[in-house]
Amino acid sequence: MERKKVIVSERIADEGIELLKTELEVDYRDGISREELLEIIDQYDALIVRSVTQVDEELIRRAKRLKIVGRAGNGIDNIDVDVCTRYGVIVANTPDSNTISAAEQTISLLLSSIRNTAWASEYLKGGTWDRKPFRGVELYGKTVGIVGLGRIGSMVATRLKAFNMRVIAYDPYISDERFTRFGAEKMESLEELVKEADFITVHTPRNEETMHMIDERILGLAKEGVRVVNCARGGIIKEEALLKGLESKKVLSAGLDVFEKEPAIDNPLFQFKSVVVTPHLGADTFEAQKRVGENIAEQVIKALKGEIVPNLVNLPAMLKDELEYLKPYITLAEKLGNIYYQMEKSAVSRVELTYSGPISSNETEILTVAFLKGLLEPVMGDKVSYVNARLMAEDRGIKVFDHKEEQSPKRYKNLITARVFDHERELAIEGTLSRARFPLLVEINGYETESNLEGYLLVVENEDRPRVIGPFATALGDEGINIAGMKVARKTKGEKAIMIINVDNKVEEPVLEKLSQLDGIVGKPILLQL
Ligand SMILES: NC(=O)c1ccc[n+]([C@@H]2O[C@H](COP(=O)([O-])OP(=O)(O)OC[C@H]3O[C@@H](n4cnc5c(N)ncnc54)[C@H](O)[C@@H]3O)[C@@H](O)[C@H]2O)c1
Ligand SMILES: O=C(O)[C@H](O)COP(=O)(O)O
Repeated sequence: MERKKVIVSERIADEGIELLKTELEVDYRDGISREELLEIIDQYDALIVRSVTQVDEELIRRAKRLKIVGRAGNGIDNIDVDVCTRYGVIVANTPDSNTISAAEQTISLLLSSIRNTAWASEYLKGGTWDRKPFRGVELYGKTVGIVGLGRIGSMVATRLKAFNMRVIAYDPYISDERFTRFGAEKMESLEELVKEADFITVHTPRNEETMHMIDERILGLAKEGVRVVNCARGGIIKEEALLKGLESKKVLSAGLDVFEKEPAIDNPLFQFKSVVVTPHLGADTFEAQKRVGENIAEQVIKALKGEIVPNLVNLPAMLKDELEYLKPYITLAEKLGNIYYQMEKSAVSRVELTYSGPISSNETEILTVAFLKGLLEPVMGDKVSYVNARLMAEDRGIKVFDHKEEQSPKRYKNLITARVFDHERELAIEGTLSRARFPLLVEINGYETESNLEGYLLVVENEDRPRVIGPFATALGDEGINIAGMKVARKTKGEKAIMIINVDNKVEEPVLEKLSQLDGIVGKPILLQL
């Protein structure tokens, strides 16, 4: 079989490239121009980028085969995630792989800027031994204000506690417990934080809300001689405001790894000796890049095999353990979804999903999108993916409702119940996992069963009387079709009944037609492929 193709448009660790090569054809084009990438992107199933490649609508529109954009790193502000979602392209990143390096770089920038390390080094290498201009300040006993107490902000907090600093933080989106856990005093506003902080370090994502959040007004409220660090994203501290602050000596030093415009060359902030700059090196350690490269390679390989990957940006975030637990239920939901259009040929107007039992305490949105993906696949093929299944359902006018129940209403511990409506009728199906954790159909339109949702499944309606089931099974055998499993069910004795038969091979149309003529068989048997 032809191998799937990935293009890597920026430098990632060799370990990542080697891992990719075990399963994929890899085109490693570090620094490829935008024009060339636009030209050839339609040949690839996956694209791996860092923070430079702009993944926008123009690129995605041309990327006809693209299934996944892998961000070898954390920030995704160079990727238009909404566009990717609309086109069904998965976006995955590696948010935990470079956080330690970014936190350490923050501390490094803080220390080197307040101790004039870079400036003194330059001076001494220039041939002058002089100690007077470089007197710095200590961290000990001072107050650091952390804006954004997420992954990196919290690591910075715990590390600075070891310097005997008072740590205060502003992050309106996290619980009080998180402040306590990381030994940070909670500030109710950014204004409150800057008034108290001797040093300010920012660790938020860059978005509309945070761009220029530290501007002239906020710096105006800060202590005289405040010192700042930005190892998150350029522009969170407005560069123009910082420039003015440095000129007026309101701000005494800055450590900057990121800039409003990158690559940053001739940035006016470079003129200040008290400003230490690095060219976006926060994630650039051997350890972080190895982790990032291997992690993104693993995710891309998985995604191209149709598996769910842990750090999907355009799906709800899940913990690794939660994802592992939910995986077989994701398969179950997808297979249940897959049944409708194989049985009915009329458009769906509404889907109602119920998750009961302990699964309901998890992030069940992934189960809903898996069901919708399975539902739409027979009609939309591989245009539908986990990331756009909800959008596609909406586009087709399907109303989706899902809800959770703590207790399963049946003897099965966990249950997924689906009701799919067209304008007149409904298909009701229910599934769970077998002991071996394989998908099991346990009810269909009120008929109870226990049938493996795997391979070929024949659904046959019949009259509930003797000499119907036996001849049907014999007829299947006469056609060379082996029965792997069979369940019969009825609601009321003597009325209509149902056979659900797992068969080892495909039953062709003429055979289905022939089977429908057998005595006691109602309508044409339906073959499901799952
Ligand atoms: N310099 C580098 O090389 C480098 C490396 C890794 C990450 N980063 C950047 O570091 C930043 C932080 O990354 P992370 O992994 O810690 O992210 P994260 O998502 O774990 O944490 C961000 C925190 O910011 C908070 N936040 C969001 N908006 C806020 C606001 N308006 N005010 C205050 N807090 C707000 C969130 O609640 C969250 O707790 C990101 O911008 C990321 O791109 C840079
Ligand atoms: O967001 C990130 O992961 C960092 O900013 C690193 O970006 P990079 O991969 O371009 O070094």
